[in-house]
Amino acid sequence: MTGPCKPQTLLDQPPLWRCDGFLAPGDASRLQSTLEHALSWQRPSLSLFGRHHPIPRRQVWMGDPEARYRYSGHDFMPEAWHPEVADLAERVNLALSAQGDIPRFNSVLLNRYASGEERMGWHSDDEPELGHAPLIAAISLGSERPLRFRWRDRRAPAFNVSLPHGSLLVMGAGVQHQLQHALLPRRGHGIRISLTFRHIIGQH
Ligand SMILES: O=C(O)CCC(=O)C(=O)O
Ligand SMILES: [Fe+2]
Repeated sequence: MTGPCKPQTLLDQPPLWRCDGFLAPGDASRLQSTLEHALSWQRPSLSLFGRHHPIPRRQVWMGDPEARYRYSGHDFMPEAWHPEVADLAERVNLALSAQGDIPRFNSVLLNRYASGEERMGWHSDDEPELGHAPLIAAISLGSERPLRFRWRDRRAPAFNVSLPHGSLLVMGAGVQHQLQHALLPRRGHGIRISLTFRHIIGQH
């Protein structure tokens, strides 16, 4: 089901690379439609300065039971693994192991953007629960949109990474520390789903 992974280096240091065709187009489309229909996509609100703003996309948080995290005083529990997502996590693990990384993904944030207006603002995935130098792997399904990166110290210009249907993007150690990323609004795009695999350090 998984094609040969020919990694394309986007940055050497910190390591940022992409594998086009990680999922064959037909498999990627089938997975997209399964996820569309099988998951209960949520649009939670975040509070900012005492006001609640619904996030400009939908999401599902999935993983092992111990992969919970605290956010604004709440404990977020992951949903149980959907079998096809668990299977995909296993294949992503294998692909990364072949590249010399030792991932221990125990959770995934699934994002669903209904159109080009839905988006994710500038951020780094650097919550303490993700550890010191997180390794994050993202599968993209559906409409091809660029993920924009910028250096925190502005040492070099910002750049786009296109994320084709079925591709795998890997953000290695140091990417969250040195760069931020965003999925900016873009006209004329259809539905896109991303799955960002992470390792959450359990809270006891
Ligand atoms: O949808 C994307 O590709 C970006 C997702 C992302 O940055 C995240 O889940 O933290
Ligand atoms: Fe992110």
